[in-house]
Amino acid sequence: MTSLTLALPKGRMFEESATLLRRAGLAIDVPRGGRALRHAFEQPDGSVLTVLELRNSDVPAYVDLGVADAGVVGKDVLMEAGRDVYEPLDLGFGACRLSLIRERGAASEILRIASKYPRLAAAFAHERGLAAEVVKLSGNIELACLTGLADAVVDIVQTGSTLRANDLEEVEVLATSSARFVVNRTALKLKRDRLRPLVMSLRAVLEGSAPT
Ligand SMILES: Nc1ncnc2c1ncn2[C@@H]1O[C@H](COP(=O)(O)OP(=O)(O)OP(=O)(O)O)[C@@H](O)[C@H]1O
Ligand SMILES: O=P(O)(O)OC[C@H]1O[C@H](OP(=O)(O)OP(=O)(O)O)[C@H](O)[C@@H]1O
Repeated sequence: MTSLTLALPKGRMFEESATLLRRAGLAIDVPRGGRALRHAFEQPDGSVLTVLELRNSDVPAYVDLGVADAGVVGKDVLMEAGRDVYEPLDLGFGACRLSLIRERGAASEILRIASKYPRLAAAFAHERGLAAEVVKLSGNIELACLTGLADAVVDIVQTGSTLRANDLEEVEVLATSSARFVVNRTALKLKRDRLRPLVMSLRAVLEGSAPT
C-alpha cells in the first residue's frame, strides 16, 4: 500500500481543504484545537495518510522538496514562492484578489511598496517601470499606507471591508487567487497509483459528478 503525505494550510483554508479531501474519499478527521502538528489516518484500503498542518506560506516548500507528496495552498502564495510544483486543480475556495492599494485619492509617486508578497510586488514595480523600494511586512499590511511607511501596498482584497474601514482604494488587481491542489513532481510519477485517482476524485467532486 502506498502511503501519502499531504501538506494542508492550518489557517482559514484548513476546514474547506479537509472537507473536500474527505468528499474525494480520504479518511481525514483532524481534531481541532489540539497541538499535534502531524496526524496519521488509516485509509479504507489499508494505506496510511499523514496530514501535516502548516502555515499556508510553507506549503510550497514542503511539496517541492518532497516532504509532502501533495498539498493545498493559495495561488497567491504559490506565485510568491516560485516553487516548481505540479498544479493540477483549482479548488475554487479561498477566492481573493492580490491588489495594489493606496490611500483614497493618493497621487504621489510610488517610491516604497509594502507587502507580504515582496517578489510579486517587486515584479509588478519592475513591469511598471517604478523605481520603488519593496518592504516586506508580515501582517495588517494596509497600516503601511495609513502611516506613511509606504506609498502603496500589495495585499489581499476579499470582501473589501478592510479597504472601506480604512479609506483605502484598490488601484489595480495584480492577480486573482484561489486554493490550489499541488503535487510534488517526483511523487506524481512514483506514487501515481495513489495520486492519479485522488486528483480524479477531487476533479469529480469539483465538477459535481461525485456522490456527496
Ligand atoms: N481575506 C483574506 N485574507 C487573507 N487571505 C485570504 C483571504 N481570502 C482568501 N485568502 C486566501 O487564504 C490564504 C491565507 O490563508 P491563511 O489564513 O492560512 O494564511 P495567513 O495566516 O494569512 O498567512 P500565512 O501564509 O503566513 O499562514 C491567502 O494566501 C489567500 O490565498
Ligand atoms: O477584503 P477583506 O475581506 O477585508 O480581506 C482582506 C484583508 O484580510 C487579510 O488580512 P488578515 O485578516 O488575514 O490579516 P493579516 O493582515 O495579518 O494577514 C488581508 O491581508 C487583508 O487585510
